[in-house]
Amino acid sequence: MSLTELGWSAFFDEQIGPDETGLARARVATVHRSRMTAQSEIGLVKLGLPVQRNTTGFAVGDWVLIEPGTHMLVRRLERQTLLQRQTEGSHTPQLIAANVDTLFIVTSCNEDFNHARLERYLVLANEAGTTPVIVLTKADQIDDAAPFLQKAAELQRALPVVALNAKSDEAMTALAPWCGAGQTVALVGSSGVGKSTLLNTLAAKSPEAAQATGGIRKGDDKGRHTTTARSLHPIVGGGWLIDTPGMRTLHVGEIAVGLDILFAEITELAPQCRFRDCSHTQEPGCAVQAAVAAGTLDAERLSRWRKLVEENRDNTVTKSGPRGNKTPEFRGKRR
Ligand SMILES: Nc1nc2c(ncn2[C@@H]2O[C@H](COP(=O)(O)OP(=O)(O)OP(=O)(O)O)[C@@H](O)[C@H]2O)c(=O)[nH]1
Ligand SMILES: [Zn+2]
Repeated sequence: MSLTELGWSAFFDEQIGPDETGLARARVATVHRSRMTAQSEIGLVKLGLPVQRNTTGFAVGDWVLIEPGTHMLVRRLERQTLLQRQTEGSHTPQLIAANVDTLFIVTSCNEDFNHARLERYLVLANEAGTTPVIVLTKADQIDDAAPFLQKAAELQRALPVVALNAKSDEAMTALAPWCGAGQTVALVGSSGVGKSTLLNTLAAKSPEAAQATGGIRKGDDKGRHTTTARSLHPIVGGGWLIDTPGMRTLHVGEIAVGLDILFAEITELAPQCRFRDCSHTQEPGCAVQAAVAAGTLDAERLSRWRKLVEENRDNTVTKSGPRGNKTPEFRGKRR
């Protein structure tokens, strides 16, 4: 397998020092507490870790330099993108996957579809620099997927949206634009939406190698959380797929650009508000409230925006020094 097929690009090439040209390059495929495997030109290898070194700080999808003979880890290369999430009560974010080009945000054409949850996944993708795609599974179980496609497309500008049957080979064709050689995609979504099913279809797993898929319990549409480990799987016809099990709650924190990209239609109105620091609640001359009144902006979308912005503020440690050092802008100064 060539490095290009594995996702290697000029971005990584530029990081190789003159004394490092003799080292081999490999892409992390699995990460456990004290061991890692990686895909390389000679196939899957077990990485050697220097003594007293654990795997903290490594993510599936990372590129590493290794000793050619022993596969001993030398160093990790800078990432092009990094999917990470805030976990409650911890200041160190959990690494989900690195160097992911596209995030497939999976939901179903049923009551799993939830604006607020999908918006959280979009913030995650936007912040990482990964292109989000909404994948609506179980399209075969309804007469018309159009209303779901419509709702999904409204979540963010220029957002690609695909409806499919995850069990059928058509899923492969529908997702082909993001699954070319050397492309990396990751899968997220709540339990039971069909992530494992999609993985089995895209990676054409034989029944023995297939990831267990949990039948939906009758009565509700919750799956059974059948998936456990995270890893890099080859997609038929090219590309790599990373499944990300166990991501039930997504807290928003330390977000710089992800919210503004998601809520561009709100962010863009803000400069037209009378007050520079308008909270878009009840200030006079608020362009955002005016848009709600005019029917061009959904009030519920605005309230979800507010909730995420506040959550992000609460979960963000100001890095530019103690709060008191910053002169807060006087409310209503500009007029
Ligand atoms: N008809 C139909 N069934 C689907 C589709 N996608 C998934 N299913 C079924 O839905 C159930 C749940 O799918 P899984 O692939 O296990 O879901 P998951 O997202 O991996 O769930 P966890 O492993 O719990 O995170 C299984 O019985 C699948 O066969 C689809 O597009 N159409
Ligand atoms: Zn305003």
